[in-house]
Amino acid sequence: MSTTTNPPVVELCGVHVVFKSRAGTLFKAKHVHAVDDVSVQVHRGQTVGIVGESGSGKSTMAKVLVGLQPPTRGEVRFRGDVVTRYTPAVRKKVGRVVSVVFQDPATALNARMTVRDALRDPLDVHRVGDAASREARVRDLVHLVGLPSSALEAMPGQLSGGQRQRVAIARALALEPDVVVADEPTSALDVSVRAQILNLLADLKAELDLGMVFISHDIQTVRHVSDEIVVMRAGRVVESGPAARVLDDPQDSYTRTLLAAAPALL
Ligand SMILES: Nc1ncnc2c1ncn2[C@@H]1O[C@H](COP(=O)(O)OP(=O)(O)OP(=O)(O)O)[C@@H](O)[C@H]1O
Repeated sequence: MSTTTNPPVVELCGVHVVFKSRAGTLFKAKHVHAVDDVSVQVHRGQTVGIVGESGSGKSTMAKVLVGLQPPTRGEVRFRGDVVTRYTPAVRKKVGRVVSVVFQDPATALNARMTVRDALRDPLDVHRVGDAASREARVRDLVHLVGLPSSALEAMPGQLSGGQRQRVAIARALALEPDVVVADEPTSALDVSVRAQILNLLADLKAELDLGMVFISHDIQTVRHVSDEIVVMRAGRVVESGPAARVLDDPQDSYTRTLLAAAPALL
């Protein structure tokens, strides 16, 4: 098992992301400071929970963590190397190290691809092994996420939301990343399957010694899976630290408000 003495797989150092405001609203500021001076480290074998209300910058931070969004200011390091150019080649390289699971598997998966093709696609793009080893890897992946081999022939539309999210998770694991960033991975699912997907992510993290970033607007969801918690508000980190400390002894009034407002446990 890795420890936090190893260098981080991905690290944000004083990252800012500023967008031009989206057109359409009167009296709005010209710019949105979506991420405002955020520093965070993600190691193998560790889950960082990022929690905050809608618009607090969580998804923008997720995009920075997976190399999809260049920072306006600050540094992003993957395995210690600072990323200075966000070219397609760099993104492809980063994609092998850090992968992402989005909120809605219905839009994350191509509706016209079978599960087999969806899982084989990243292996083809990255030219991993030969045809036989790719097929073997695809079979391993589908079992790893608790689906039967028969699911390989299915189209996404024939699966339940929970099964589709399992496929999206399997696809995220195809290239054996060091870190998986899960952006609200249970929010689009029926309440009845949310706990199953949370447990699956926790099991995979332990089995594969993955680093995980778990993003949610719901602090009660984050508490179940996180070793460290980062609380965000309006692009800023208001509080961070070991999950037990942040939850049992919150130092910031905003964290206390989130805890007080949180719905019942899953
Ligand atoms: N591409 C963009 N262009 C302009 N503004 C953007 C863009 N992406 C995000 N924003 C703005 O940046 C802020 C942070 O958005 P972000 O989606 O990161 O927050 P979030 O915490 O993930 O919220 P949600 O849970 O609603 O997705 C918001 O004010 C949003 O409107």
